[in-house]
Amino acid sequence: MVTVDQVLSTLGTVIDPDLKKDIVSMGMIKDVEINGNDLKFTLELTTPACPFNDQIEQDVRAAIAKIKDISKFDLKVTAKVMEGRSLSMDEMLPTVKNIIGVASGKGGVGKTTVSVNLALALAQTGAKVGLLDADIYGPSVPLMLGMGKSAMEVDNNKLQPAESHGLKVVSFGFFADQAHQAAIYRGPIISGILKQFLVDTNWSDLDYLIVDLPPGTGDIPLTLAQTIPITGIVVVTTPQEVASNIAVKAFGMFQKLNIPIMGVIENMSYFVCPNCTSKHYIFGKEGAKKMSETHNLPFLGEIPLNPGIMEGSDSGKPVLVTDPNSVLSQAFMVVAKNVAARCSMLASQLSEEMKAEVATQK
Ligand SMILES: Nc1ncnc2c1ncn2[C@@H]1O[C@H](COP(=O)(O)OP(=O)(O)OP(=O)(O)O)[C@@H](O)[C@H]1O
Repeated sequence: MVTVDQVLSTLGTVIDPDLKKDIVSMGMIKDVEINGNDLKFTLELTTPACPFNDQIEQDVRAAIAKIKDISKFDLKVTAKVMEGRSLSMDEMLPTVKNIIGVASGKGGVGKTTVSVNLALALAQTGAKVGLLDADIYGPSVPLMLGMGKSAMEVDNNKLQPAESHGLKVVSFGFFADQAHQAAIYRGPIISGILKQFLVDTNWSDLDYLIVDLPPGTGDIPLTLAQTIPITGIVVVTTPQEVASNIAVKAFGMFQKLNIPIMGVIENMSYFVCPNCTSKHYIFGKEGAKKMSETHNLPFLGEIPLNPGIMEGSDSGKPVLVTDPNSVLSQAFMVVAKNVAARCSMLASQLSEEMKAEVATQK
């Protein structure tokens, strides 16, 4: 006769490769039912976008196969995104589980292109995703998603985010004149406007809110990054930027402010020649990866330099929408899964810290 204890202690040997904890103590095993020799339970993963989801499922099946006497095994696999919440986020955005800031050392490295396609890739895994375009200097998210200026409405004194390809979108660009003026304001005023965008928007339940921050390491991106209760930042860079050490300046800035860095994405890494189909690393190979290792930061992946990405962005039809199964889209998907995995890790750390903080307040 199989027992629940036996099942749980066997499953306790399965370790989440990212979180380095066993899946039972993480609460990932739910609704265990044993009927004679028939076993049934649910495996609740920490995000639908984790790159290790298949591996965890295989490890679970392999562990269960070791228990003799089980004649029928029925496994349901679901995913519930972990909350990467700080206490301040509880007050500001109670329905948003994780906020991911996208930053860059300078403009034009493809930060917005990456933000848009990252958001779309996460949404394609089944997660609920919002996109906040906080790039006051050049709010280009509406353009990249092919949205008009009047896409947002106000209902009950709350902004209703515009919807595009399953994303909830809010952009400074929807208020073009204000955005134009905003570019001449100083940090505290912009920070006030951004806070209003965050708090006065009816985001509804979101697993991930991606925030496209202004580029650079100046006063405005810094103030904005501190205004938002961010779970973590991803830094977008290019091989040329790596060579000039600008990305390093960006990490240093966030680290000084104690804003967790989820990792580095290298954009325009290589070019795939249409004739020979091999990868050409025009500006040098794996520069951002090596730089990440030097600074002890996770490397989240590389995106090729490709005219299709540019045309998609510039014509309002991102590649993740027009050709989701293409090699280009897959490159964004790999990055999105790595971001989701890092986010689960930070969420797990934050939840420990919050528990400790609440305990000391008692
Ligand atoms: N991987 C890529 N391959 C080809 N073109 C790209 C790629 N990534 C971005 N681009 C193009 O480079 C230009 C700049 O990209 P984008 O607007 O995303 O940069 P950005 O870092 O957000 O700039 P800024 O912060 O100054 O607004 C755009 O024309 C975009 O289509």
